[in-house]
Amino acid sequence: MKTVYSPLHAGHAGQMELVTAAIVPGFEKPSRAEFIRARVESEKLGPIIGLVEHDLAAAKRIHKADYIDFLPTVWPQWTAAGFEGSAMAFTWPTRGLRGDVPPQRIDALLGYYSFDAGATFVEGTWAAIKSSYDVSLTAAALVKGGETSAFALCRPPGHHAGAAFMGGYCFINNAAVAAQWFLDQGASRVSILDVDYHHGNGTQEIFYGRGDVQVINLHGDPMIEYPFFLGHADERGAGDGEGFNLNYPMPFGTGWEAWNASLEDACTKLAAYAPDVVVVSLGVDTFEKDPISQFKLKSQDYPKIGRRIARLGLPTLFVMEGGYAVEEIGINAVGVLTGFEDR
Ligand SMILES: NCCCNCCCCCS
Ligand SMILES: [Zn+2]
Repeated sequence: MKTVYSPLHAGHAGQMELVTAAIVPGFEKPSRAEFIRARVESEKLGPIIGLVEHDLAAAKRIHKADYIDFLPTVWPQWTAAGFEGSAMAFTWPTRGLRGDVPPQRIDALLGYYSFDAGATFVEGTWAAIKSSYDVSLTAAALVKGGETSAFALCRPPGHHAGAAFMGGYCFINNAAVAAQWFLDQGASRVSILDVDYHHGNGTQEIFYGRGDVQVINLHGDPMIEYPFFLGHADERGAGDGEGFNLNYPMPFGTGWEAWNASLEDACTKLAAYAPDVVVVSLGVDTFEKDPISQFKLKSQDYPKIGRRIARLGLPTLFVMEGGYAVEEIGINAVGVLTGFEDR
């Protein structure tokens, strides 16, 4: 399996994030991608290739243009305003407030275009976002070109980014961009299987009204886990999308047996949808030692996930999402990929 990777991710470093009652160094750090890349090499998964640059047209197929055009302006506006530290929102236009954009205040604009304080910028963040987007499209082209599978080693991740909002370390929804690109290249149906611990609220929001992209999420129950405000089992899609959004919320402490039962049902529903291609939002924060998550999967479980997905017998694009146990992220993420290849 080929991996697409860019060193440009490393410019997104040192950003702070707001967690419950504290501002802390971001968990979404450069070493995550480096541990994964090292494991791709040590496991001899296959060639590691660089990105092909794209314009932002494919991003604007699923994100609002004004949102995408805002992203590269954040750091220049933040510094021009004389602000220090990470560019971070602290005020959001919630219920009962106006939804129009305050053009002069970068701190207000950040709130307008985000759902939490978890997508923060430093000087190199935009270059990293753009490289992650290019990595996803470059890997998608490998699958379109006939590869059974490919691995988009994306950083920053994307599944919490919606049509016009960032959050949860996510800015451009790399998996959603790839899914739309496959459709624009002639696919009729695409399934996105999101195995990250956190519900891919952004991906769901983007495709909720559509029947040409099936969105399946296995995740921590939003009644008790971030991102809280989307991801319940009764969210099944709307309009043309009715029945094409499937959520499998699970409780704290979920281990392999229960998690795999959800995966099995999800794969049955995916096979019934009969997509032309599968995009896997590959988060491995389901791991028992993940610092911000509450599932109990073990490293030996990840190859089983890959093997099950391979049994679908469909072209598959793996897009890296979350996973914050940095020492083991490579073992677990690449474990899915070697399992997919049944090695
Ligand atoms: N205390 C939980 C804070 C969650 N902060 C954002 C997590 C984003 C995960 C992306 S996969
Ligand atoms: Zn996650």
